[in-house]
Amino acid sequence: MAVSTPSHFQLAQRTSSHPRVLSSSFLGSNRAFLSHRQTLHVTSQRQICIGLPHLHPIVATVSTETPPSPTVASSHNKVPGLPTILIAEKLGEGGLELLRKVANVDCSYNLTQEDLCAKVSLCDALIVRSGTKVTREVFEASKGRLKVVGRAGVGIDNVDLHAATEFGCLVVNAPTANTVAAAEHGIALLVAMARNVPQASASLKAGKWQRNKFTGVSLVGKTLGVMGFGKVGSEVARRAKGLGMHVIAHDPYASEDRAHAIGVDLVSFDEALARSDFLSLHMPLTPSTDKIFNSESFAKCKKGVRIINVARGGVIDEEALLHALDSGIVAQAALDVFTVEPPKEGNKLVTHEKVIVTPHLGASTIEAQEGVAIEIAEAVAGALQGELAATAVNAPMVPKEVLDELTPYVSLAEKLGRLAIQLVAASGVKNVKVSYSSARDGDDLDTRLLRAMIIKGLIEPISDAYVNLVNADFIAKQRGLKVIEARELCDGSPEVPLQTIVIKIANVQSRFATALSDSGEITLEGRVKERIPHLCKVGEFDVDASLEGSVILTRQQDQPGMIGIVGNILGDENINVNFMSVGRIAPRKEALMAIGLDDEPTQAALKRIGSIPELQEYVYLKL
Ligand SMILES: NC(=O)c1ccc[n+]([C@@H]2O[C@H](COP(=O)([O-])OP(=O)(O)OC[C@H]3O[C@@H](n4cnc5c(N)ncnc54)[C@H](O)[C@@H]3O)[C@@H](O)[C@H]2O)c1
Ligand SMILES: O=C(O)[C@H](O)COP(=O)(O)O
Repeated sequence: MAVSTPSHFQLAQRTSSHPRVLSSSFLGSNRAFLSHRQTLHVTSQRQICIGLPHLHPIVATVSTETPPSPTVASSHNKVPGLPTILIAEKLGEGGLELLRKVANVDCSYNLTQEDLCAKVSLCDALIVRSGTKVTREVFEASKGRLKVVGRAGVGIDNVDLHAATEFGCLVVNAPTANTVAAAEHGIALLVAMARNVPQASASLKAGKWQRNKFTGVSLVGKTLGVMGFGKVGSEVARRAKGLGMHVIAHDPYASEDRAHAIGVDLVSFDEALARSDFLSLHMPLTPSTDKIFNSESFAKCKKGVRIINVARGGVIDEEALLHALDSGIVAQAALDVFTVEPPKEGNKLVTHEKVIVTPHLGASTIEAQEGVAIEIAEAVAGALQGELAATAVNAPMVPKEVLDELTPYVSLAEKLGRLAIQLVAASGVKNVKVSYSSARDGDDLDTRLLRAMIIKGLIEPISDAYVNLVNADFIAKQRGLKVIEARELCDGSPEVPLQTIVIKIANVQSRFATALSDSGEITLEGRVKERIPHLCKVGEFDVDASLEGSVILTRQQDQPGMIGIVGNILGDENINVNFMSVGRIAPRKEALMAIGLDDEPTQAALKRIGSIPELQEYVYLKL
């Protein structure tokens, strides 16, 4: 989708005087190009693609016009030729100062959705926190002018990412600057809840002296379960250890080494619930964590557990929490985040006597807000000038010719990564082996984009991180994930960049045993056929299934009628099937069936499929 771009895209190699012409192999020879703060001077009109290949790449025409010299832009007198940035939520002064040097800055807070849509059509960039919903309507109202949305924080669930990419808008966030603030707020809520501080303070301020009413509980020697051992969770763990607490954590994807380094044991979800006196929630809101704390999980908790949530409201089923509080399963709760923010008037959790609440303050310290403001201002200013931001969440930058050729393989790489990580049943993923078979020799095939997309597929379904070409290796390293690549020269036409991609994950349990190869590794192989990604091997079974929707894999004895039985169940539930493929060792022997779905299967459908007597196992994998 070609879009108009700001009057210039200045790309100047700051470390060398002579400009460098982008070449088709620049991906391979320009690792530095993709690092943050690096730029490259383009000496000719070239098309650079900014966009996820499988999501309407944004084509920016690079011009060689000399960009206007930056001058100070004040909010009341617009400087012609400079981009306009709308700041829709309070941003730290340090960030505002930086932006005013390169753009016209319009700070307009508490806008209605209607006012936002009216203003955004006059803006080149928009900066928000979590309180502004940047919906598809906002992008439609921008009519293609909006080039960058900056999220001054971590969570980006308030921005419609797909709409952003469709409308050619880059989205960047500030993933680290408020981590410590959030951890400190988690600890603050932990202690305030344990000692009934808010209630006691309100009572005394009301003129009462009720020393017996607010007896609390100690923290020392108690067990804290950290649910989600990422940036914030691990910082909370560190601080809780300092309070003399015994800390365990649940995070199927975190590395044991990283946890042990701070004296934390990684345990299963159920074990964390059973053993914890306090539970502190720090996992992102993803399809697999949505309402993960529900009546079933509260029933597994140690009676009288106390819960802190500074992650996302959606990870808790709020009705179930209310019942758990009233029944005494949960003794107290401390909530900074809610499913709907702000919570509706009379929200029963907000008014509950056993619950203390704050209005999403986890990141609200002077220092954190200065940090995210500067981080996001740099990313937005850089992006408006054509630089790559390491915190871009929806777009790497690659030359058009490279992208055109690799597009279907990039989509295959990400989908194989997404399928593989969903097959992991427990324990941290440390090493992932990737092999590319190609008829081209090494120099003629740049696999960096493929590697980044595999990492994207492995990490995004299980975290808040947004992986792109720039930050993929950084994020993988940060999470203790090692991706080892190998190339196999094979027969075939060098016209075709790749024959197959194989992903192997060793030393993990699989949710689908059939995906384990004879070597005991989760093994998936894919190829591209007529520019469509296909799954062609699962474990030791050959299949041929186009990866155009989500997938159900089943294992059964090869026999007539199986396809029909599963197909009928899906049909009964009005779930559209886009392919079915059966791989088998031999007729009437072991068989694996791969079923592609256009629609997400209902729990009822999955339960009915799981109850088919002939089925030995099955798994649903969301793409
Ligand atoms: N209240 C606030 O103001 C505030 C401030 C900062 C962050 N946050 C939120 O806190 C959350 C964590 O932030 P972060 O920066 O630590 O993110 P992160 O990506 O660094 O860490 C998230 C961790 O959760 C783990 N995880 C994913 N699925 C899981 C599951 N099913 N069970 C257990 N663990 C799982 C991931 O492996 C990862 O290690 C995010 O939702 C973020 O938006 C809130
Ligand atoms: O995801 C985040 O960064 C936090 O929830 C903070 O959100 P805020 O910027 O609205 O405080």
